[in-house]
Amino acid sequence: MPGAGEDPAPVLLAEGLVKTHHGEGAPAHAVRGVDLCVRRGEFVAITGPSGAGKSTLLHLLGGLQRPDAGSLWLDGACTDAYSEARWAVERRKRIGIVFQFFNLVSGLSVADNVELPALLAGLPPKRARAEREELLAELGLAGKERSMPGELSGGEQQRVALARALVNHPPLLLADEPAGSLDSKGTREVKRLLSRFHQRGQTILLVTHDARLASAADRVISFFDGRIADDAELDTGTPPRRRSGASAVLELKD
Ligand SMILES: Nc1ncnc2c1ncn2[C@@H]1O[C@H](COP(=O)(O)OP(=O)(O)OP(=O)(O)O)[C@@H](O)[C@H]1O
Repeated sequence: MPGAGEDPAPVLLAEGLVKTHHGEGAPAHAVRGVDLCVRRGEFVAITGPSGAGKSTLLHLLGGLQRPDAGSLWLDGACTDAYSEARWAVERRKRIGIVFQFFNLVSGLSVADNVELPALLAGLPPKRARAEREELLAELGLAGKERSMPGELSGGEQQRVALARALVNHPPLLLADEPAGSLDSKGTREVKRLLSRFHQRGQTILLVTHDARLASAADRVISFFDGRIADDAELDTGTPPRRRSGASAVLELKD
């Protein structure tokens, strides 16, 4: 544990991340060299115009895509040599992800959707059930356990997705436009829930172009043309916290 005045440990540390997509047309230079340090307990929002590369960055940070260059540390461990299988295991333990379109398994009930990652992580069925019950109750979904995702509203489906993302108590929650397909009531609800989990210590990295949602974060990064254009803490108004990747790496090696 850090002492008084010390920065908490980095949950995520990226150094020089680069990603170019090669589609049908010209290559898209989505991420052009990103250094980023997210510390335990932070709530970071990444905002920027459409096509800026926000989702690509989030995919790199969650190991859903591989960078062309650069390094990524997750919870103090370098991920550069991880295989797909190793990433799947690490992600299950360390990263919860929510997406714009929920990505629930349509053929599984609400209860099974939430319990599945816990069971895959090796939790005994009784514990998985207990975790699921607690989360669904907390998210106002008690009584919906047997429903199928298609029988729920968008807002309810996103709450199920949030429960699924948090069931293994991951150190990091990644959210990619989590209110992008919801109305303003659903957006307020997602904002309230993210704030609540953050207040309890959950580290969150949110990608959104919705300023209302971004205002829940305590640090906002403006992303433009594949690069970090600005990085500021909202409450304190302190100057950009663009910590050099190298200094944080040295901290990790301490
Ligand atoms: N799989 C892909 N194949 C080819 N090009 C891609 C792919 N994914 C993203 N791109 C391109 O990379 C660039 C960045 O896209 P990305 O989705 O990361 O941006 P974004 O900021 O998240 O945009 P939005 O807010 O619209 O979702 C865009 O030019 C996009 O067309």
